Amino acid sequence: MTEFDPQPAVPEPLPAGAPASPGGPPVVQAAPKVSEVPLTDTAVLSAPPLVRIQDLNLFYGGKQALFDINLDVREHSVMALIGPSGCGKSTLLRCINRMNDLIGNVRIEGSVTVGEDDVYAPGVDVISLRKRMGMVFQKSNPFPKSIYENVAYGLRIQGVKDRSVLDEAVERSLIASGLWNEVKDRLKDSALGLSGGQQQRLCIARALAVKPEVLLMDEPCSALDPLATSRIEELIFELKRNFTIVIVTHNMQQAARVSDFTAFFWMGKLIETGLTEKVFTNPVARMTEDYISGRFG
Ligand SMILES: Nc1ncnc2c1ncn2[C@@H]1O[C@H](COP(=O)(O)OP(=O)(O)OP(=O)(O)O)[C@@H](O)[C@H]1O
Repeated sequence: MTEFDPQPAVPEPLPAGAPASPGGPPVVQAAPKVSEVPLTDTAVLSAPPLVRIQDLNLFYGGKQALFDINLDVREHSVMALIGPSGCGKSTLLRCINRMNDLIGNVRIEGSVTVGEDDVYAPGVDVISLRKRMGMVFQKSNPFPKSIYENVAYGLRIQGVKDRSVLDEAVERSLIASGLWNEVKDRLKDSALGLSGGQQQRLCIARALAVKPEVLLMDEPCSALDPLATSRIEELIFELKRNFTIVIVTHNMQQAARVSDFTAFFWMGKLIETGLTEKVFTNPVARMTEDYISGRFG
């Protein structure tokens, strides 16, 4: 559990002229993007949904944690899940790759599809399913192995032995995670010797090595300093060219900087979803406005 952090990862002034909201302080305006290239281009707006969540209810034992969630994540877009602590963001993220299966006493109703495939269809091969979805956690979790072996790990457990295939995957993934130049001369060194930010990028490289379609990120920057955070944010921007990303974040500025779409949750319910710029500058629900402007959370 992490407290709501309204501060930007790298402090920066909000743009002037944030629109006044009726009867309250101005709504926080979407922060400047990490790149000058327009973040949400028309291709993303017209892309088909890759992940489709329909009428989803989730129960931990007798306690319902998610209520009638309907949410589409478009191909090659970044979807930010925001909302106060305990509203169900991580639970929803874990529904996409069935990680909630690892928690006893969880019951799920409704459907999640990735592409054409029903994630909860009877007889589905969960291991194959999870290969299609990389996951990055709040705290980086490199294995106590070399940098090379960390990245090659997923391929090795798939049975890949060909050294040239492994070498290519390690290099490709480290380039994609922005780490190659920093580690290419010490691939045999322990991953535990990397800085926190480097370890998190290594974990991203490890997730990318098996070529997932979807990258699920659960507060990937919450343990990082502002510089390491901004590198990951830049990386997210690059990665969405090839992957579809769902990110849980408590950091409103981060959601505004990296995502195309935002979904705001409150007590297990999806209150509002839409283009990030719209959700941040002109939300439909009063509750969304109150949350993103820091009035509660
Ligand atoms: N393993 C579990 N067993 C029982 N209840 C759980 C479990 N995991 C989460 N919950 C409950 O489900 C609700 C949603 O929790 P979840 O961790 O998904 O929220 P969150 O929005 O990700 O919170 P945070 O931002 O603090 O990480 C909370 O009430 C939480 O206590």
